[in-house]
Formats: sequence, structure tokens, C-alpha cells
Amino acid sequence: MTTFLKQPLKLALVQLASGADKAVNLSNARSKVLEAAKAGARLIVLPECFNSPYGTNFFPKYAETLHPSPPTKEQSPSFHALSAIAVEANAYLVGGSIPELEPSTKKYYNTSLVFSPSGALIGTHRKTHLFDIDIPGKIQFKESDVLSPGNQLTVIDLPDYGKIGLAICYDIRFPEAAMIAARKGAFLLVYPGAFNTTTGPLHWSLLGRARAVDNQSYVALCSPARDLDASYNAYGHSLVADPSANILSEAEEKETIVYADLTNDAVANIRSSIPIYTQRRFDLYPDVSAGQE
Ligand SMILES: NC(=O)CC(=O)C(=O)O
Repeated sequence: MTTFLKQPLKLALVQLASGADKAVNLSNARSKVLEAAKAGARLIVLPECFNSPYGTNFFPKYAETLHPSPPTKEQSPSFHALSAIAVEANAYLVGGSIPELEPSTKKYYNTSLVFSPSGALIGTHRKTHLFDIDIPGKIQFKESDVLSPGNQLTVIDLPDYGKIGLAICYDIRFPEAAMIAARKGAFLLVYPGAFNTTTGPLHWSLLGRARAVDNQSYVALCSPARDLDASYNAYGHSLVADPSANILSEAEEKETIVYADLTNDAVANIRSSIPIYTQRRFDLYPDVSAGQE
């Protein structure tokens, strides 16, 4: 049997209730991550913009500087808090995302930092597809008013477990990135995300299950808890789908922690029963951009 996941892994998604106070958000994130670790989780995920409200007007105010790396505590309190929390929890920690300011270009990004149980930074992802939508009468949002897109797809090796693909929220709507991560061996695709009360009911679970069935990989979607007093109402419903696209666990909208036990068998069995990895016809679609008019 092929090994994608070296040993069973308890995954936890912290559906955090964040507010305007960054220090309070970091402190709440610490308590929830430690609670998840105490329950046995060894990979713990925080939501998109876990240390700030979500909105283009907030990004510059909350942005931290990550380069040169490692930043000082003044440049990035969140970097240092996440590193210390990973050590305290003795777990891999996907630090949701934070607004980032790149000082050399003065550009802002929506950036995820991943730490090992020793507190070392082992991966970074800058959101590659910006959330620019306009659904008349429902929601208008334009991240690109303030943010720039990252230009790299991200696969991170967790030495004790195997590879994970990492992307942020709107990135999930683009199946190509997920497929590349899965074909590089990722057993899990992780998306810190903040869908809303319009697009959440429509597409959140569907997209999570779609990326799982496309790639026969686990998929984890980690949202902030819903705050109806905030300017942006996150959908919540953090969830884990298995490689057969069953939902293993799903939250409602309140602050909570979602757990799931991941095994290699679940990945290997579906990939051998329905062997799409060896049946794919790259001779018919070597370059999907070629069809664009
Ligand atoms: N917030 C996002 O980046 C994405 C989202 O809400 C959606 O795709 O819908």
C-alpha cells in the first residue's frame, strides 16, 4: 500500500471568534490551540485573518512585516506568538492567515504561516486568488483594492506525517492548485477561509467535497466564528472532508473546535479502488490554459 500519511493524525480546526483587539485574538488563539492539543490534535489550524477583523479597511491597520525573516517581535507579534504556541502545544500549527506588509514593495498580502512543533517556520502561503466579487443586492468585496496576490502554490512537508497543500479561502475555487498539491503527494488540502452568509450556504461545503473527490485527499476548511456585529459575517461551518468526499465533522456558526482522525488507509483505499491518478488523460489536456479564447 502506498504511504501518503506516515501515521494516523488527529487534526483540529479552531473556529475562532476574533474581534478588533489583536492581543486578545492572539491570546484566545493560544487557549483554543492548547485545548485542541490536550485533546490529542497534532495538526491544528486557525482561520483566515484570525488576528483581525476581515475587511479591506482593516488590512493596513493590522498588517505585520515578515521580511527579513525571522521578523522582530515589534514587526510581527503574530509570528512570535504562533511559533511559541506551536512549541507549547507540541503540534504543527497552520496559523490561519494575517495581513502582511512587504516593506520593500509596500504591498499588502493575505498570508499564512505554518510552524513545526519546535516552533520553526516551515511554510508560508500568500493568497494567490484575491476575493473580488459582486453579487448584486447581496455582497460586494474587492480584496484587490488593497491586497496583492501571492505568486506561488504551496506544498509543505510535515516530517512526522507527510505533505499538505495550503491555500487560502477564495483559492479553493481554483481546482488546478489543489490538483498540483495532490499530485505532489499531499494527503490533505488545508484552507483557512472566511466565506460569508451568501456564498457559504451556496458553495463552502460543495467546494470542500469537490476538492476532496477531485483529488482523493482529505480537505480541511477552517472559518472564523460568525459575528453578526462585524462588518463581514463569516459563514462558520469549519469542516473536514475525507478522501471519498464524506464530511467527517462540521461546525455550526459559533466558536468551537472541529476534530477528525486521518489515516493513510482512507487515502490509499479510495485511490486504488477508483484509480483516477493513473487514468488521467494528460495527452488530451496538457495545458488547460490553451483552450482560453
Ligand atoms: N472570502 C473569500 O476569500 C472567499 C469567499 O468568501 C468566497 O469565495 O465566496
